[in-house]
Amino acid sequence: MLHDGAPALQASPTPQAPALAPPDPSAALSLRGLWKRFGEKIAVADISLDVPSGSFYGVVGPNGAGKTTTLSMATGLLRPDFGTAGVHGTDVWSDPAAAKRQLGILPDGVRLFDRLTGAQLITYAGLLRGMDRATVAERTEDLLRAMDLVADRDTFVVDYSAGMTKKVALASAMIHAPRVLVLDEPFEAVDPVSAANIRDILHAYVADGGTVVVSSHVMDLVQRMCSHVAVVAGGRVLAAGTVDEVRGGQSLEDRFVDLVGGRKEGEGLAWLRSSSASS
Ligand SMILES: Nc1ncnc2c1ncn2[C@@H]1O[C@H](COP(=O)(O)OP(=O)(O)OP(=O)(O)O)[C@@H](O)[C@H]1O
Repeated sequence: MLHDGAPALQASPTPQAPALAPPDPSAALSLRGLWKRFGEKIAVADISLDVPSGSFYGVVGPNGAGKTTTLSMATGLLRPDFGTAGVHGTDVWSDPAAAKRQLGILPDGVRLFDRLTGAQLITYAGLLRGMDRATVAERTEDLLRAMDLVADRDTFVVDYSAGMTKKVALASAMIHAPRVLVLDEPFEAVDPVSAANIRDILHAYVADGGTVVVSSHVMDLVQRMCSHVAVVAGGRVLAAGTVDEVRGGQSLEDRFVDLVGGRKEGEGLAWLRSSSASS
């Protein structure tokens, strides 16, 4: 589907391109033929993916692979040049309100209302979702406890550390009990104990029928935590499936390096070594 106002792409889908399978309404997320260009840079080039309902889905790829751009288009934060995104059968771009009701999103690098305290921010997220005050108050307390933020509930978010900010943003994404959580780098800067607590929360959520999509650079974590994975590089999907299918007997990290390439064997910063030897 061509969206209104989409600029013409130089490397656009050709008339010979094979017809895309229709979106899968049974999937938690169903992406078809997503493209996004920023100026001359094609950030996402024809990404199609189905995230099965009830899966814990990792999206991995090198820096600049197009992960954030893809997840932003999948969740209604960024309009694709081409392509469609569906959440449990609801098109994100033709019915954004219905799609977003089902989504909890932890975006990467989007500013929060950080002049609120942690407790206020989570409360605000719940009220914005149209929830009643009593439920919001109850869930805010539960989330502050789960994220180990009780002692800092009345601290302004602007004064939170990077990890605390990540946790309060995650709590805000969960308060309306969405069917699908899309989390961009949820463990970045989070301490190991908090990360383990968050993993437990996410596993319990999946066990109860929710779907989690996480982007991450930490292959070991994705291999241990996720049921499915997509490897993205250069704006394309290089491999996708269950973690065992994708890694094919190797560690996910080794498979990732095989797929993506880019190891710089024997190359080094010779001037850096000579500098330390001479000092
Ligand atoms: N708003 C923007 N304007 C211009 N270029 C952009 C913009 N957003 C992303 N890009 C470019 O698109 C490409 C994909 O970026 P994206 O942030 O999606 O990658 P990523 O896989 O999430 O990377 P990382 O792992 O480093 O966070 C990069 O080359 C990036 O420079």
